[in-house]
Amino acid sequence: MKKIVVIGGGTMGLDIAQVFAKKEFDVVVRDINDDIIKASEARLNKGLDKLVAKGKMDEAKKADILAHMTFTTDLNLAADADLVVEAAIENLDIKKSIFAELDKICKPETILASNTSSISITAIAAATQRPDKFIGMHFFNPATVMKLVEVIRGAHTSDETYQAIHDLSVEIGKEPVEVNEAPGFVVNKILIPMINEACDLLYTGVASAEGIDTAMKLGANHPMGPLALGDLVGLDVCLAIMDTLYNETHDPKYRASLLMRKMVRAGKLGRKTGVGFYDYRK
Ligand SMILES: NC(=O)c1ccc[n+]([C@@H]2O[C@H](COP(=O)([O-])OP(=O)(O)OC[C@H]3O[C@@H](n4cnc5c(N)ncnc54)[C@H](O)[C@@H]3O)[C@@H](O)[C@H]2O)c1
Repeated sequence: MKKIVVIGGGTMGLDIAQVFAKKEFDVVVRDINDDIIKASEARLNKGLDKLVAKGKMDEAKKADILAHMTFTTDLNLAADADLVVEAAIENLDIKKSIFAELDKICKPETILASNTSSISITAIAAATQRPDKFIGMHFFNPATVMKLVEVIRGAHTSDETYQAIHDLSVEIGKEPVEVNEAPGFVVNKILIPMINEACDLLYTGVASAEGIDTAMKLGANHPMGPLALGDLVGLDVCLAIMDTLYNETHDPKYRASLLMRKMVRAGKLGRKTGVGFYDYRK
């Protein structure tokens, strides 16, 4: 594999792109309009400058990463890609329309992967004529740091496709775990309902946000409290995952917290909007 296209230059897409560029793959980041793509490129520059200032990266490596990355709004740059990793918003219809287009644009051997947090790989793959070359490649936030990649087989994913993404994950320094398709896969089936419970504790006044997070850090030895983690993941992403868990199972234990839904409606999505359970604007 040489050329990788990442769809979406948001929280996950930009970091995933950076992981590949660091390993000298040619990476294209594609988002929907000029303002978003420019903001994404600016965030990359700022992030790399910070690493250089802290002595964690030298100027030569920064220049090398930038030289391996292209920012665009043009999906046609995916025509000769070996792999496309989609990290657009967590919505089945949007993901299906992106992949239906990619299926027409990309060469027949291109592997199509989604970084979805919870949506059925088989359902997204159905938008393409190549479900055997379709797979889940699920990175964790921040993708530049977190070691895990869940490699998710859809109903039609071939062994060759699975092996290629497994091997690629190892090549970029990650630890792949093989997962069979199920709502939320492994990590989010456990993690997001925990964040949802924390929202309910806050909503019902059992403890303050700081109290809930401190309790879980000191009482369960978690490095970060569940509400701070919700802010990091993005509450819109958490809500979309809860809704997928509920809609796929109809089990009431997956009902999204009313507070989580209210915060998403209010645009309080966490770090990416500056406000969530905590205020990041200062
Ligand atoms: N945030 C997390 O912690 C996390 C972790 C793992 C996986 N994910 C998954 O990764 C995906 C992206 O999540 P995120 O947190 O980066 O969201 P985000 O909102 O930060 O970024 C999404 C980006 O996709 C862009 N986009 C929307 N439609 C597009 C299209 N048609 N073509 C190209 N770009 C498009 C948006 O403009 C935005 O820049 C979701 O499926 C999410 O569930 C998120």
